[in-house]
Amino acid sequence: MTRVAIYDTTLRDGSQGEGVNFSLQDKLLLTKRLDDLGVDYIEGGYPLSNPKDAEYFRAVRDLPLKHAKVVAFGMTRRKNGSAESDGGLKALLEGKTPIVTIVGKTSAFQVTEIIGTTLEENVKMIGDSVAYCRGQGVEVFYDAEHFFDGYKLNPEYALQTLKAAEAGGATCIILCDTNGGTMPERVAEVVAVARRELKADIGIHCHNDCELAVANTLAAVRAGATQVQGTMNGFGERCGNVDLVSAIANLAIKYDYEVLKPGSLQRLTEVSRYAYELANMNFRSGQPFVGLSAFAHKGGMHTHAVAKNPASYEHIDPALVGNERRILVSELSGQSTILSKTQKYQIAHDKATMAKILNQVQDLENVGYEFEAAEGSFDIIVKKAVGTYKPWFQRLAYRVNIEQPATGKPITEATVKLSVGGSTEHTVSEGDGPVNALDAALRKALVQYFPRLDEMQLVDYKVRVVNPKEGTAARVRVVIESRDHQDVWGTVGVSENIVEASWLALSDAIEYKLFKDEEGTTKNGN
Ligand SMILES: CC(=O)SCCNC(=O)CCNC(=O)[C@H](O)C(C)(C)COP(=O)(O)OP(=O)(O)OC[C@H]1O[C@@H](n2cnc3c(N)ncnc32)[C@H](O)[C@@H]1OP(=O)(O)O
Ligand SMILES: CC(=O)C(=O)O
Repeated sequence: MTRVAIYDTTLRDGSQGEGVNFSLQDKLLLTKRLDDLGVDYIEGGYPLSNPKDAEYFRAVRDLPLKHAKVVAFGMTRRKNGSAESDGGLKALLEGKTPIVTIVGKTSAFQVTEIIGTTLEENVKMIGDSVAYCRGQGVEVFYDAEHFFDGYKLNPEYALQTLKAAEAGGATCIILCDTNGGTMPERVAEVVAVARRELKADIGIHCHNDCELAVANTLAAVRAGATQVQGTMNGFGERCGNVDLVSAIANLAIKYDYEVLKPGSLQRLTEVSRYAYELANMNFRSGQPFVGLSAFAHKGGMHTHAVAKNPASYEHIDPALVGNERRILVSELSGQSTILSKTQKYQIAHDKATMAKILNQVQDLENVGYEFEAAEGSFDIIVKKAVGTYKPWFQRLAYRVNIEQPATGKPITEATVKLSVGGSTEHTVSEGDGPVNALDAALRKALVQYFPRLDEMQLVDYKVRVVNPKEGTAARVRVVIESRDHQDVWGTVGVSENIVEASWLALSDAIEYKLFKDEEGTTKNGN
């Protein structure tokens, strides 16, 4: 089995993605988690770029890593200078990492038009910089920026730059599809040329501008690359880098390469979600392998088949990558959907019970409910249908006031009156808007009884008119997505009044969390 080394650049190239901003603490936490996963190299940042990245390289030395090598990233020396006196190379070496990655120009166009120097000087910049760092006792990887575009424009020159890096002592030369515009067969062809021309290891670094980064990465490995650079979930500039999660899963499962360490694949879903959490981004539901919908079945005919044999509509067993099968409930469901969906419950799975639940689902969907993205509310319906539901709290009343002063922002205040375990709780909270204020008042009343509600946060709120012909009297459907450390779950509420619809979805979200914790289950019953 051939080994492919995994080089994670989430903390450097990933953080160049719009909306991604890791704190120092986030960077250290992700480093630890990637090391646990068995990633071989972790590119921690660009020490010259900012004090946080420089500080990271100091702090990461105290992190007890088991396997991964931390790598600092920087560019070749500036034009017309010397490597010895170059501030960028100095900062790079001050990171005191066992390996540095140096990026250099490969494309003649980039050399003359962008950095404004001669082709000869650029070759010297590459050779000098690599040799200087090697001379300081560190291993050097060389990122050949714009390699595929440069090779198209002037293949001799592109190869000359790679050879300069090799002559300088680079142990791995990484071919970069920096603009993400190259097609897979071309990647394979050009990687094969580089493989023939060089002795050093070859790596691949793809961007996703044509949605081909995974295909290009796999093509490069098939053509001889033995290092794959990428980011968790494909975070990165423009359309992102190659998603390492998909690249790793395909390499290991579809092509049988040795990647990471034994047992790591099953942790891909967890690490992918952890990275989203640190980046403060929502999960991508349709993300292959690890997304919430990656193994979600909705059509009645599909769920019927999956119940008999999951291979009928799944390309792999979701457990291989730590994901779970989900059966979605909707008006397209038949009894087999309800049967599969309720397998985790200790209830009678006879036709009468299944029909009772299905009828409830269909009746509620008729008035505007949707359970496809609201598994939390579905859970509560099942409990109500089979008689195991017990309310955690009862609503006595709520009120929401919005006051718009003559100037400035509107002030929103919610008051909630609940009965909890025989006591009455009466709380008031302000919020950015009615739902936020209501959520805050509800939690304020409940958290003293159920402290684990502190772990839960509302991550998405969607509202949709369900009978638009009625104008402002139309019913609205509110779907709320909540999450805690382990799970993401949806709940739904429908009413003519948007605040009431929000209340229904919010209170289901809280009840679902309390039931889930009491039963010690995750959303899918594990
Ligand atoms: C493909 C990639 O992802 S490469 C990494 C890209 N990532 C980043 O740029 C994020 C971090 N970057 C930074 O913090 C800053 O750009 C720094 C610290 C590196 C440089 O900052 P500044 O000195 O202010 O330069 P600025 O960013 O405006 O311009 C880049 C400079 O680097 C030069 N340069 C670009 N690539 C190279 C290279 N491979 N080798 C040498 N010099 C280079 C440019 O010619 C330009 O210098 P000039 O103004 O003398 O022509
Ligand atoms: C090095 C790098 O990040 C690129 O060429 O895309």
